[in-house]
Amino acid sequence: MSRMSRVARFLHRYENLRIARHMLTLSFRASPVVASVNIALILLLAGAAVFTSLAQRYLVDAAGRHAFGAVVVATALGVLAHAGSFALSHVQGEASQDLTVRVARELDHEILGLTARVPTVTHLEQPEFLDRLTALRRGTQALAKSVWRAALGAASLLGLAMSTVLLGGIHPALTLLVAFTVPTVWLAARGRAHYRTVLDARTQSERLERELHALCLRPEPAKELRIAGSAPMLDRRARAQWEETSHALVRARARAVSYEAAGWLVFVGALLAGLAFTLHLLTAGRASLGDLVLLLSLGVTLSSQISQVLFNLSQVADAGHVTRHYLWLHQYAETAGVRSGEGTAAPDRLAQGISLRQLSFAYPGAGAPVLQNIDLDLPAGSTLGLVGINGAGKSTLVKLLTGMYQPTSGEILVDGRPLTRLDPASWAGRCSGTLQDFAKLEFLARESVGTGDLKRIDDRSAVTEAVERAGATGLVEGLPEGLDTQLGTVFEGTELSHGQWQKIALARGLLRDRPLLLVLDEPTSALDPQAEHELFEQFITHARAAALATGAITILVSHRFSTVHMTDRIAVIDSGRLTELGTHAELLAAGGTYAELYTAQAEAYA
Ligand SMILES: Nc1ncnc2c1ncn2[C@@H]1O[C@H](COP(=O)(O)OP(=O)(O)OP(=O)(O)O)[C@@H](O)[C@H]1O
Repeated sequence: MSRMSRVARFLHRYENLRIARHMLTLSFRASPVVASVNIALILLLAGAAVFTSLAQRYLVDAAGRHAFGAVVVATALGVLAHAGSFALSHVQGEASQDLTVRVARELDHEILGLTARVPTVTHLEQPEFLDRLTALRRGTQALAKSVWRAALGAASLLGLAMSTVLLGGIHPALTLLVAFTVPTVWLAARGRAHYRTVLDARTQSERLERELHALCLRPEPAKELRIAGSAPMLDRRARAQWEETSHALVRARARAVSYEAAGWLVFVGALLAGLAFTLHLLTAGRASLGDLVLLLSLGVTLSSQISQVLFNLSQVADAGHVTRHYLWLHQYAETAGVRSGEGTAAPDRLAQGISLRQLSFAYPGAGAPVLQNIDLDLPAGSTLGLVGINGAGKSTLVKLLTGMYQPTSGEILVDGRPLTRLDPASWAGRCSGTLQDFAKLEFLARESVGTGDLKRIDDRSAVTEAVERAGATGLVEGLPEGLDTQLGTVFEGTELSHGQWQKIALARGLLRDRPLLLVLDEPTSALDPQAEHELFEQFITHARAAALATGAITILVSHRFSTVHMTDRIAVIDSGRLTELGTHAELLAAGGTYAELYTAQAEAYA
């Protein structure tokens, strides 16, 4: 093994210890009483099994000596130890489970927090990130219980050590029996490691299967699939994925079991040899009948202790495997650019504006750039219309400006300062508006709007104002309980039409009071023409008010040219390049793409 990989393994082991300490801290934070009781029970259980074996030996020896009183005492102690360990292990199991559930919930929060801390959304579209996240969330229980499994494993090892001392008491050679537990443990660990590798390799397939089933179950895609009659095909695909995964896992499990069985064969062989040896000692008068019973009892105890060690170690190793993903996520969140709470705060108001310098962008994993060498100045307080055919790159540009992605090359300057140096949370907190693929948040209507600016979620008058700006007053008044109506059918609420949902999303996007950047990406795509026209006038009024208050810039993406011409300037994006820029009149006069598209649309409407 190279020096480097030895160092890496050492560090990883050290990290495992750090995580074990973290799990212990979380357990004590969850419940100091249950955690302390759990530790005490584990220590008690460690000695109980060996105590039972000892009581059996005294019982047989006392019977041999016809000492009735000793027989009664040994029997009572044996029964007490056995019953005690049975009851205590039950209580210990419950305590451990209770802590596991609580710590796993804490871990889930931690994982979501780490995921949200990454400033862009790039990771949410990366298969490697999603695979690791799936494996991690699948393994939070294993991680949560790892520290208790390690303690139980250590207790079983302590029990093994005590058994060794007792075996040595019969004859020193019998202590060798314990050495035969090593191949058993080693072979079982190898089998389990193989199983884990196969499980990890199937993570993407597991995600695909889940997604295919979700498509058939979520109301929106399900309707489309039903009309197209394609649900059975998706189900077949999901089933094929599942079968492939389950075959791979069954094969891996079979291999793991055969390894473990081979290990047990070695141990059983050694135990039989030990029994033959003790019989020989008995016939030679060098061992008592009690010794033979003790060996038989220790044989059973040893095999149960090995099972315990194997089970606990395999659980710890499973958790160790999950730890790799946990550390990877930590590392990812640490190194993914400036994090929330760091960097310079966004300015209170824009003085100069936003500038794009030689901005290019390619989605991670996609070869061709979506945006290329864009130079554009957006003066403070201005409005810009963004037009172009489908797939030209308009929404991508909006996402770059709001900080959801970082440019591949070139930069975005906010009042001359690179956007990458601003605190992402602070910048996000000053961007508002609505995206093309808006979310349908099935909360109370006021909450669904209020999530647009969490600090004002309980401010009814601010929410009502935003609803008015989005032209949704009539909609909200028509709801059974107005702003307090539960939206969506999933939680027994009122379902809205697609256009009504878009109005709620718009209200959410218009709630923030002092934005620096207002983006409206196809904000009225689902609305009727009359609502659309009224809304655009509202938008322009809102944009002017924001421009006065903070020098805010408004960007409006739309395929409807009749609305875009209300903006100060219009930019045409064609195959990721900025090809035209000017006022509506200038672009019409220039007779380029804009003029062509505008005329074609106007003629179509006429
Ligand atoms: N998350 C993504 N990952 C990879 N490629 C993407 C992603 N989103 C968009 N693209 C690609 O980027 C290109 C530009 O997409 P974008 O959504 O910016 O276009 P658009 O001009 O807004 O189109 P439309 O008018 O249809 O909304 C498209 O070719 C699309 O395939």
